[in-house]
Amino acid sequence: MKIPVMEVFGPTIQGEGMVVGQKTMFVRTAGCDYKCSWCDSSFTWDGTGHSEALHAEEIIEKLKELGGNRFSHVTISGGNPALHKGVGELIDKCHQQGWEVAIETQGSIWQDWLKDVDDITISPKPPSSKMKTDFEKLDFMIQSLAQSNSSLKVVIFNEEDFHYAEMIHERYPNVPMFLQVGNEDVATTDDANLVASLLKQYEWLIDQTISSAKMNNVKVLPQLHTLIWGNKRGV
Ligand SMILES: C[S@@+](CC[C@H](N)C(=O)[O-])C[C@H]1O[C@@H](n2cnc3c(N)ncnc32)[C@H](O)[C@@H]1O
Ligand SMILES: Nc1nc2[nH]cc(C(=O)O)c2c(=O)[nH]1
Ligand code: SF4
Ligand SMILES: [Mg+2]
Repeated sequence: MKIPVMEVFGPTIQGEGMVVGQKTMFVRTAGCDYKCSWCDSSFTWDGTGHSEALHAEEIIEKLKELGGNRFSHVTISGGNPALHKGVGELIDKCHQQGWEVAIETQGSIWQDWLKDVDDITISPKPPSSKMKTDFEKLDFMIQSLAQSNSSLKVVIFNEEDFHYAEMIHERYPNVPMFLQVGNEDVATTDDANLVASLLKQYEWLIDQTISSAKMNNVKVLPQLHTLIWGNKRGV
């Protein structure tokens, strides 16, 4: 079964969430069932990007061409990779190579192959995204992955988003919770200004967390790759 692939890149480091800092390759699939107002990867769904339908073996070959023997971890992101049944085959083939697999998804679509993933990041979207969380779907996913290595990651731009994250953490208290700084300017090439404002936002998010009695067992992180490379693609 073919998978629509937007880009394959790496080795780089995972800049976000539960395995931040992990050396990894990225496979970015095309298409999303959401349209977040601040999506930093909107080229995967807004028609401005180009995708290629590839078999799992072809993706494995691309990963080897790019990364040689300089990696042992692959992150599948998008768009929403859970749109694609064929990703299951890619996960199996990565495992056959001895590579670990991580996934980034928003929790809106279930696939049985999610249970085979080594590091699962579920990132429900706060009000600033303009998306609405389907809690029936999210409850099912969290419950189905209770025995897996899964985590929640909420991107936060403002106080309303922070309250949404508190509600998510209260609803799923046993799932490791990551709060992530939102990047308000996904187009700028002025890295110095971007980094300065992201660090300010990071400090604000830490202050919010310090003040909240509902957020005692959480981790607060920036997007590390954005601090290093700004809005550059393929890193
Ligand atoms: C591009 S999405 C792809 C995977 C999946 N669609 C999702 O949203 O989880 C990967 C991660 O980037 C985050 N993200 C997207 N735009 C962002 C922005 N402007 N600032 C911070 N994080 C952002 C998403 O919330 C998600 O956790
Ligand atoms: N370095 C790096 N880390 C990331 N973590 C999540 C990413 C994503 O776009 O899903 C991403 C990305 O695009 N680059
Ligand atoms: S769910 Fe993820 S890829 Fe889809 S629009 Fe939102 S941030 Fe972008
Ligand atoms: Mg990204």
